[in-house]
Amino acid sequence: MALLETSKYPQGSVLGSVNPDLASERQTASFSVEKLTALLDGGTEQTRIRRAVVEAIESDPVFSRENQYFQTQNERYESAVRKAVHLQKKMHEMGWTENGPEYKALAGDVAFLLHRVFMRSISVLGSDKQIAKWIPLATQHKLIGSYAQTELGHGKVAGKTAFLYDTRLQPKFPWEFDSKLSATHTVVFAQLYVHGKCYGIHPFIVQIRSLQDHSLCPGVTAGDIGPKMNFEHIDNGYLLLKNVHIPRENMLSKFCEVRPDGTYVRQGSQKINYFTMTTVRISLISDEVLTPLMKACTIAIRYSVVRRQSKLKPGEQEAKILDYQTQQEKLLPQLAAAYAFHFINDYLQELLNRGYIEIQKKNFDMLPELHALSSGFKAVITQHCTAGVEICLRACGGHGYSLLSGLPSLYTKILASCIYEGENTILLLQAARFLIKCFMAASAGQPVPPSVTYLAAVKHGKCPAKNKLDFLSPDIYTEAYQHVAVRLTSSTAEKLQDLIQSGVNKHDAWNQCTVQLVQAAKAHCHYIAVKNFAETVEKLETKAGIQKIMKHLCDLFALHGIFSNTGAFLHDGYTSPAQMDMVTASYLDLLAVIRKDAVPLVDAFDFTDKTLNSALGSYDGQVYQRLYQWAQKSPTNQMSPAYETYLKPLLHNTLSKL
Ligand SMILES: CCCCCCCCCCCCCCCC(=O)SCCNC(=O)CCNC(=O)[C@H](O)C(C)(C)COP(=O)(O)OP(=O)(O)OC[C@H]1O[C@@H](n2cnc3c(N)ncnc32)[C@H](O)[C@@H]1OP(=O)(O)O
Ligand SMILES: Cc1cc2nc3c(=O)[nH]c(=O)nc-3n(C[C@H](O)[C@H](O)[C@H](O)COP(=O)(O)OP(=O)(O)OC[C@H]3O[C@@H](n4cnc5c(N)ncnc54)[C@H](O)[C@@H]3O)c2cc1C
Repeated sequence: MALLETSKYPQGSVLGSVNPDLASERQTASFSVEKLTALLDGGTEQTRIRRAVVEAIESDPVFSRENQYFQTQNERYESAVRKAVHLQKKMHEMGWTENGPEYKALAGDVAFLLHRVFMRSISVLGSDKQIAKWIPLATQHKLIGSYAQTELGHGKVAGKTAFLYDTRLQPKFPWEFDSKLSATHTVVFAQLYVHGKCYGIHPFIVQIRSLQDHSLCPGVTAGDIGPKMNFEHIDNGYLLLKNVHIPRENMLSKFCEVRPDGTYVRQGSQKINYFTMTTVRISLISDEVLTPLMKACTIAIRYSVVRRQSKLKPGEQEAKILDYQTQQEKLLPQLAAAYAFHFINDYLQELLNRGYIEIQKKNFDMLPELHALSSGFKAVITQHCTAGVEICLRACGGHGYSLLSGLPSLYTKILASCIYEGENTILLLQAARFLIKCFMAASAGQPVPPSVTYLAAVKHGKCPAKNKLDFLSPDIYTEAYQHVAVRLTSSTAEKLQDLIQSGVNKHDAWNQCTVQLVQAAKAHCHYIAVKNFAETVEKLETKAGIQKIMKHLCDLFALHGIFSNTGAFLHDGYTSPAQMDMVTASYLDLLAVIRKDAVPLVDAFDFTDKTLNSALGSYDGQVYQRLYQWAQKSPTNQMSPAYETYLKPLLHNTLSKL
């Protein structure tokens, strides 16, 4: 680590002024940062509200993140609970609502994360009566909810847990947030049995602790699952239920119900019971996945214009590391991906809103498409963003590895998003299952949902690009992506059919195709993300230079995907090796163009220094003295008992021999 460099900047001498290396980057912005921020927020009024919330939260000492990096697991948990309880008070005072921007401002800091998923389950799967009973209690925190779905030996959906109508409940051992100490209630996903007949998975509200003294209810065993990679502030717990009785009314029954005489009634699709997962998979993208990538890009890009290493040309001063093409190639595609996924998130939210309106009217037609897109994109975005945060961390060298950079905790936290709410491979296979069905239907001339109509249009042409500039045409690259998605889906569907026709059992045949199915699902999502980005750019205003810079980012996102997956594009000759050289040339040209706006592009994310909580990423770029000052706070600077016990005897022993 190069902390000694702080000697160049006497402690505290320049904090408050902006590092000139960073200041100069802002003077040449080709667009209005403020207007881009408003675009990302969804309007100037939203920006104003978000900033007011951030200001109210950050000026309140209870929400301080100072010393966070030096806290123990118990201190983090206690602080997260304190913040969550205080937030409720503050929300009441300020008139903030559950779905407002305050959770974004506090991302990663408050307890009771799963309380929100508990509430979401009741809102989407509960009857009006259940909503009227439980939601006010939950909103006022008269109970604390959690979400119990995963089983110890089973990560899919409730394999062994069962509720037997009017009889007994079997044990469960899930991973669960907020349950060691906090949760009083949980939504359990379990098989429903009525008079010996299994009706599949259903959600049930189960009280696990007394509301009087917080002791565990009869038949309930719960505890903390032990240390984890991150989420120290959340008490993920295990839960065992044995012979637990719950009232019949506790089965969430907007769509399915057991009547007092044991008659089971269902409206529409049984799969609606999975709907909480669909909504949460989309809801978590913004705060849990995109925000960490945007923060990581902000930290790494600001640092990369402050950090100087080696000389680009002999005789010149040391270069900013962002001036190295390899550094640009690490960071700028991550920045482009952050924007691409921001826009696809808008698309998914809009799809979810539309789908939910229909579902409330008991029209379930959009459910399969919603499931496929939410699953596929949850997997693709979490995977991409996790890799992106790691790239940002490594791009900051040794200082990136310090917790004080903010990057390691962003990484260990975002990594969990590849696993929770459905492990990514499982989700990609769910998306692929939908793709194969739709491909078959489209091939038979049947109608398919809008996002997959392109599967019917199998074209066997060639990429028409003649020179590198042609690859800056959205039509050219979107079509290339579409071609790859269709090819991977159609060839895998053919392989599947061939295997089945040759006598292979259909489950074995499916397993023998899963690697290619995963590729097809990824290609499908990548195609939609590129198409959506290009369409969004098309609709942007040309003013304030925003459309131009967004177009560059869209081109970069698309060409980076081709550049990094050349095999998929070359495979059947749709794109030629000469055209791949054109892609490479355009891609590298774009890096140099976007580099000029890299700092304004991350400034537009509009994170405050307190939100970033990074010694490397602050707005003023005073990296070294902040690192030095923050390091002083480390409790490890106190003399350790290890000195008296081990080092002193060792050193004294050495001394006597000198
Ligand atoms: C709330 C607001 C704030 C939000 C922001 C809060 C912050 C939040 C922060 C992070 C918080 C982390 C919180 C972690 C919380 C957990 O991790 S909770 C545990 C989550 N667990 C999972 O997601 C499990 C993942 N696994 C699965 O979903 C199931 O294994 C699978 C993949 C659906 C398979 O189940 P299965 O019944 O064996 O499925 P399978 O036979 O493959 O499919 C059955 C049919 O159901 C359909 N299907 C499956 N799933 C669905 C679905 N969801 N919809 C529709 N149809 C479906 C299939 O398409 C298939 O249809 P057909 O092709 O037969 O027509
Ligand atoms: C931070 C965190 C918080 C969580 N919070 C909660 C919570 O609040 N409530 C809750 O209920 N759960 C929670 N979970 C659990 C989480 O939902 C599960 O871990 C997740 O769904 C994956 O299931 P699993 O762990 O059983 O993995 P497994 O399903 O055992 O997966 C292990 C490996 O096997 C592979 N695999 C499994 N099945 C297949 C298949 N059919 N085909 C191909 N490959 C397969 C997977 O791809 C993976 O590589 C949490 C997890 C984490 C990390």
